[in-house]
Amino acid sequence: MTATRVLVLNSGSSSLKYQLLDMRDASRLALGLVERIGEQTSRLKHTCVGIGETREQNGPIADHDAALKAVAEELARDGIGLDSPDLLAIGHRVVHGGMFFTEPTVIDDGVITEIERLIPVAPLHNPANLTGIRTARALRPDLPQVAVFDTAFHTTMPESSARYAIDPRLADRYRVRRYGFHGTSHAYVSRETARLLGKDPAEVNVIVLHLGNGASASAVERGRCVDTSMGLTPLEGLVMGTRSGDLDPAVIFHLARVGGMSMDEIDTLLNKRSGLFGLCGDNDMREIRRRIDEGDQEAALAFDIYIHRLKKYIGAYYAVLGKVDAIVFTAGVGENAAPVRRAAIAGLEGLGAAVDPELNSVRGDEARLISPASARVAVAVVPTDEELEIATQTYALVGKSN
Ligand SMILES: Nc1ncnc2c1ncn2[C@@H]1O[C@H](COP(=O)(O)OP(=O)(O)O)[C@@H](O)[C@H]1O
Ligand SMILES: CC(=O)OP(=O)(O)O
Ligand SMILES: [Mg+2]
Repeated sequence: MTATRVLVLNSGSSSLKYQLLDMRDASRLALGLVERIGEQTSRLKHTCVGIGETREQNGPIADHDAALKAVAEELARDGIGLDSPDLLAIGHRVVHGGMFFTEPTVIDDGVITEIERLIPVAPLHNPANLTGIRTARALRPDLPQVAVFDTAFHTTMPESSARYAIDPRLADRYRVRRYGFHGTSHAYVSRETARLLGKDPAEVNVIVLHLGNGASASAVERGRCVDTSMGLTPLEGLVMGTRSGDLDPAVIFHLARVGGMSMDEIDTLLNKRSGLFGLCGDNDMREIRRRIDEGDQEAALAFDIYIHRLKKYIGAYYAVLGKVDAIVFTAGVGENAAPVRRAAIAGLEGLGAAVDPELNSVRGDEARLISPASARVAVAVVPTDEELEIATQTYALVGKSN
């Protein structure tokens, strides 16, 4: 019998999302999420689709190694464990692939060394991705493990958007350039948006707004990324859950020279204690909306700053693309927070985009238009599925030879 199952691991800084898929029809056999890894209040939520059962485990899960072992136990309980002969490969989300990795790649020791080398430019993500890879390899050393890189989709960016305005020799020596992240999501969502519009991806220009805990925007021209808001690291660009996004680089010199802060302290401040959290003490958009509804001014200002930045990127990408067919919202905030979508598009009627309040208030898992039929530029909600995209790319790479 030919093995056709792919297990996908999407390790975030403090979470592990996973799906087990049968690639004959891309159906999900199981899926789940381990949250708050490293805290006392970790939670594992596992669903076995076949049995139609969801189980939850609460209690401390120390690290990504323990998280993956707990997931492996849950899968084994459902009779679809990692020891199954039906398992063909394990696909891993790897956030930073640098200049070197532009395609999905079968992982060997050399690939691991390269992902390790990139830790300084993805300190919140690559270490977690590596732990997932190492644990999965230890559990099934015989299986192909495939890395799918967040940076890969953005390698089509022209030099005019990928380069910073610094000495190119210095930039090349230290590999300083704009790489961009969430590429697997931007690729999947821009393609699904074309499908929603009934067009070929090569016919449409799309602005994708991936708004999760980390957030990024991209300008996709005829299926190819031409600009994105994240840069050398996932810190640049939009206001995020805990990251500041864009700021004048001189803020860093000022905090060091005048504020007496060390580089590590500033790094932690900008990556982990800024963004929505830094502005109002909450990084979850649900909580921020609840506080705004109660009249909280601090939360309202945080929301306004978040929206203002988002609008600036939408405007910038209109100019970059020249012609825009669709603006699309995705990821946790983009898919669920109607007030964010309404506020980000408000006032863009002159640019052809508008949101229909009734369509915007519809909740659901389906890709859908939220603009009135008369709008020149479609506005859409398209749920992302990084795991499906990683499974598809993994299967395309190793399924052929099986
Ligand atoms: N119903 C909702 N309304 C508003 N925001 C939501 C809702 N559900 C989730 N979110 C937001 O989505 C974020 C998580 O998004 P997600 O794409 O899963 O992020 P990540 O992959 O970075 O963990 C949460 O922090 C929260 O702000
Ligand atoms: C690259 C990045 O920011 O990823 P995430 O949103 O999963 O933190
Ligand atoms: Mg994410």
